[in-house]
Amino acid sequence: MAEIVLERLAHAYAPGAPYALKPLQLTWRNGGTYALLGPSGCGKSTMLNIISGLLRPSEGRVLFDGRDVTALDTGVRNIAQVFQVPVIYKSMTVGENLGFPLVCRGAPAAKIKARVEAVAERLGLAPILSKPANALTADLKQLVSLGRGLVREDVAAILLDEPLTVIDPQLKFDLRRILKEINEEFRLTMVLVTHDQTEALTFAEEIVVMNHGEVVQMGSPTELFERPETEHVGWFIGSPAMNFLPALLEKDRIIVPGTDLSVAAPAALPQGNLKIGFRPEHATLSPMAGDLEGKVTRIWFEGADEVLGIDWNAHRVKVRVSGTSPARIGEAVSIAVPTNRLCVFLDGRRLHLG
Ligand SMILES: Nc1ncnc2c1ncn2[C@@H]1O[C@H](COP(=O)(O)OP(=O)(O)OP(=O)(O)O)[C@@H](O)[C@H]1O
Repeated sequence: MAEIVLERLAHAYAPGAPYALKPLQLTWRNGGTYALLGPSGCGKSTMLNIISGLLRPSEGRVLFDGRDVTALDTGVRNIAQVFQVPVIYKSMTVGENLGFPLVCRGAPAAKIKARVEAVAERLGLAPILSKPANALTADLKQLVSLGRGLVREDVAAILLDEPLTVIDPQLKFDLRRILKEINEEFRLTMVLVTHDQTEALTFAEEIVVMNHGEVVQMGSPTELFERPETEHVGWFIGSPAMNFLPALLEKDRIIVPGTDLSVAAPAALPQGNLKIGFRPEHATLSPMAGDLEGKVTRIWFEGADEVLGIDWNAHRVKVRVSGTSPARIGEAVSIAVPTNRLCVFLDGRRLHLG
């Protein structure tokens, strides 16, 4: 396993073309689980392919345990990559598919057999080792693809490029659990590419949130939830998304006009588009006059919680209530948000207030 450093890395697909991956600096710890999360086209696969060696970056270096591998081919980087569409060798059995990377490296037959059996046992493939791989369902084929990545003990990292897309929901849940257990057992460095926040939050210790070719924040699920660095992260992480309301500077406070939501302004605040944001989980219905008054226009469920959609001044404010709230559609309600739960954003970036 390896620590992976992306040093002053950037990529444009042609000279003079815009960056598909804007300049970045990242370190991935040996044995850590990471997710690359972002909307379609934000540069996730570009970054993954640069790590695996399928793509040479136009700028910067890739280091594995301090060794510069930027110019090395995939084969010598010892990377296992699992793609969205399962890759299997159609004419081989499940067992032969699993053992193939070891056969290619000339491993002794007894070692191949032992390793294939161990990995098959781990993934629940043991009963079908002698079946033709081509006859399997898409789910099982993807398990075989994953197993081929695990069979080598010397891999530097396992890169998973949306591997769960073809998997049905129940198996997806099982597979995420299996991946976690494998990481705990073997301490493999694992990077999962996904555009699904639930997948990222349940799999990874640290999530790299990307947008428009840029790494906008890297952090634990809690950090991303509690301290989003940009409006994009506040909006992309959490369900429902963070609330954002237009704000302005009045004397020494940043306020949302027409409400009691306000935060002390820092000295010398630059000009720009100000917003106050808060999580639906951090707002409560207030029996007294609260910070903001509006009308309930929608109610829906997120798991066991109820979410109230409250219309205020042409904005929809969401409040997440544990269990069932007494509020009804059409009712006027008042909500309160603790000041320490308010985040201020200036031109899309969070201000770090004292
Ligand atoms: N081979 C290529 N040649 C030119 N541009 C490319 C190439 N591959 C990707 N791009 C562009 O680079 C940008 C990033 O693409 P990339 O595939 O890395 O995004 P992604 O986040 O993985 O998207 P998705 O989730 O849809 O796979 C996009 O604008 C895409 O059109």
